[in-house]
Amino acid sequence: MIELTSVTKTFNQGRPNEFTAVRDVSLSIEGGKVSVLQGPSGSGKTTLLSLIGCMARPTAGRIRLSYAEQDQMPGGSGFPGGEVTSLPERFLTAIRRHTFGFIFQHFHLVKGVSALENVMLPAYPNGEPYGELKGRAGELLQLFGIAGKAQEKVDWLSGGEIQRVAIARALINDPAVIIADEPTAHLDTQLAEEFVEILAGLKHRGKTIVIASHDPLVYQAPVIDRVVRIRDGRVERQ
Ligand SMILES: Nc1ncnc2c1ncn2[C@@H]1O[C@H](COP(=O)(O)OP(=O)(O)OP(=O)(O)O)[C@@H](O)[C@H]1O
Repeated sequence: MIELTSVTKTFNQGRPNEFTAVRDVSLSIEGGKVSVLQGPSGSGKTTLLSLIGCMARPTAGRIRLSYAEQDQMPGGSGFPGGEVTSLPERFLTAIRRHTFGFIFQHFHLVKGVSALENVMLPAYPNGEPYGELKGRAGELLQLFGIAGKAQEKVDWLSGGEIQRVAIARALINDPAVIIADEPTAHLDTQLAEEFVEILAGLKHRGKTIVIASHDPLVYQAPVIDRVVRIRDGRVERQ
């Protein structure tokens, strides 16, 4: 469903500090599967994830998205599938919002705001009636067993609760693809194992999942369909 062809990403092009973080990567991410990008620190995993998730544009190469039938025009982005590389920013923003749910390394929840509001945030631009959105956000918190914390400010939540709020937030727009960057880096073993269980549940619901991780608890888990090894910005082994 996501196809990268000879994708390169160079930062600070033409300047003395020019740096190519991703080099000539061709990769197909299959729908409904869990793929892990594994590699040492600085190998280009986060950069590659940001390209896959349409958060950054490649310097060279092409990225194509195609949707399974049930994900056609997901959530109303209006994009029927095709090459995204040179689409104007406003289209990319819509595709990003409706196709991808992001789980960041430090989870990036908004402090001073309740768990429920944090989950609702990525859906505000869709203009859905507040009551309906609140209901959906509440259901997601319930799914992850933290409905009781819905009104708590995230500042006071435990690590595991924060993790679950972040996962619920990634799911609020019912994206076809979940992208997670080192999701277990700040979790103890038990929470990391719980994260892997949640992954299995998401895969069961038909989500496509792409994770950057160098945590063996993640990349060696039975739920993982494919490990893509990255080194020096290139695909070393699949
Ligand atoms: N915006 C940027 N400008 C310049 N260089 C960058 C930028 N973003 C990333 N880089 C460089 O690209 C390389 C790859 O970074 P990236 O974050 O993709 O690696 P990573 O494999 O995810 O690392 P980690 O596991 O430590 O998160 C690094 O050397 C980094 O310094």
